[in-house]
Amino acid sequence: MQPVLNVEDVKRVESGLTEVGVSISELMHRAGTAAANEVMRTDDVSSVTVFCGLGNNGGDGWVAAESLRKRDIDVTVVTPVAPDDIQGDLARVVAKSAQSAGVKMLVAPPKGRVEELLLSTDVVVDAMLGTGFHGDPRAPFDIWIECINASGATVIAVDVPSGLSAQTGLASSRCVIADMTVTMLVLKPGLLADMGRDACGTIVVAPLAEQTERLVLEADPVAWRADLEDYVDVLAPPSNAVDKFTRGSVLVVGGSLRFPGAPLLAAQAAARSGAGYVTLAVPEPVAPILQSQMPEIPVMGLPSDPDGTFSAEAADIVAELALKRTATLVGPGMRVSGGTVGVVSKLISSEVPLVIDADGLNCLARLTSNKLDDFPELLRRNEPLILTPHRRELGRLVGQQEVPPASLTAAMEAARRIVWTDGGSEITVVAKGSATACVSVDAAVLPKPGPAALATAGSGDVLGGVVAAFLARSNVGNDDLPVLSALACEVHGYAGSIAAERFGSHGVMARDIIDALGLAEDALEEQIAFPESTDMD
Ligand SMILES: NC(=O)C1=CN([C@@H]2O[C@H](COP(=O)(O)OP(=O)(O)OC[C@H]3O[C@@H](n4cnc5c(N)ncnc54)[C@H](OP(=O)(O)O)[C@@H]3O)[C@@H](O)[C@H]2O)[C@@H](O)CC1
Ligand SMILES: [K+]
Repeated sequence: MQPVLNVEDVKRVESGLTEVGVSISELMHRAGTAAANEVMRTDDVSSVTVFCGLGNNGGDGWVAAESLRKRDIDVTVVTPVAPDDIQGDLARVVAKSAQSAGVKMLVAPPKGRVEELLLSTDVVVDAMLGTGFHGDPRAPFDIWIECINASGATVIAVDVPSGLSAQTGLASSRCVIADMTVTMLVLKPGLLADMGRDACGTIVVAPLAEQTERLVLEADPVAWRADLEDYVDVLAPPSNAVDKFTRGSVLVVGGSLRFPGAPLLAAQAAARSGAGYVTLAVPEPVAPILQSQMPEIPVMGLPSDPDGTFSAEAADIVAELALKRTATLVGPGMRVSGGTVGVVSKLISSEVPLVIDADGLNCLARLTSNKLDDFPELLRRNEPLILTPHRRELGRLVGQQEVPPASLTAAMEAARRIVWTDGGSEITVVAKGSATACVSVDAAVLPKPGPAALATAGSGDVLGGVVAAFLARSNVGNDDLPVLSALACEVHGYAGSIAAERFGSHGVMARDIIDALGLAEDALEEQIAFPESTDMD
């Protein structure tokens, strides 16, 4: 797994390195050289334009320019001020060194001159704004960003694309869209989520020093990005000695007359994700509608209120059914009512492996007056509990219903409040978003994010079914629940990619993701087993 550090903790690594004798100046030289090395790996590069800012990110750019000049690349630096006028000592020194080495430069050029230069540029190096960026890019950087994005050049960003917050992943209206980001020392959360996903392109981490790895671990990573090999331990062992029950049995509880389809999608997804036996429990009037759709899956009609949601009598029956299954998913399409809150409350107090999604989470929010983190007794259990909220649902659970978490780090923080309520390792929160984090008391695991095609109605119900099936099939310990959940997310994401290839990136419906789940799991398992022979990017 690759560690991810908050930006403020990157500074701790930086000062740790200076304590072991690697100065900031040395780091800047290594950073600029690392960026230049990536430029040299680009096909057919002969002319490079380096856009430099006035802080240390700009310093990295000047070093890169000098390094490229020494390798006979036609390189020009675009800078707001001449080297002598740069305020920061470090950046001024390296800028003057590059100038002495014969690097060409344009000082505060008009927009037309920048556009003209870019016409003959193969690669742009973006070294305007790094981790010291705040607010919206001011002139001239706002104009340069516009020119860079409009050019056809390959763009390599130094540390972070200018205009993107490396911490939050939120971008201002002007933000460099890079083909590659060479980030220094360690991954930062903003590179992996929200706008970061579009702005960074391929991310290359430049460790810069051999002590970096140790110092990063000591700085307490906020999350870990999963690699394929991390999933080996949670894969169900291959065996032919199975029957439909040993392959795991899933109970899906949900649905209402208003939303009959959601539990259907979840149940189908569970069946396509290898659960040997899937049962659906829905309010009575919904049962005949669903049974006619799905001969493979038994549908049970449970006591219903006149509005077509579970009534109070349903709770005990659901709990009894759940005791006989290896995992239960509650929530899809269920609505929030006295009856459905009762169902969730009963299930959460039963010792059954449980996944709560969608309206199941909203019931939990209702049950706890939006303060799940104030109810340790509710979350005190032995059997696994996986919550799969998107950011609005997560906000409702922790009193942030008005302003839900707006970034990956904010979502992880909210999820941590929930898992630390009881402090047991049996609870995992799968905080869904453009990047998803699977958070337990031990770790936050970031699966590889799926394609935009996943953002379609019913996709969350499908993920709920996949997670429930994986939980039902697995025999991993509670400590491995975040990795198991992350694998479920990757299978879901990969299925989304297969579906996008089949139906077009704008044409994917939830049912298409379901149909691709089995193939996605096979393909991922193959890649996990033979990582060298396959390329996941
Ligand atoms: N960590 C490490 O170990 C290593 C870090 N290294 C590098 O250092 C970088 C961080 O350097 P840094 O702290 O000097 O900040 P940086 O990103 O250059 O920005 C500061 C400048 O930008 C300006 N500025 C800010 N906002 C602005 C806006 N909206 N619009 C316009 N201007 C704006 C700000 O001006 P101010 O607002 O303060 O007036 C100031 O002039 C890091 O990303 C990495 O590349 C490597 O060298 C070696 C290893
Ligand atoms: K940059």
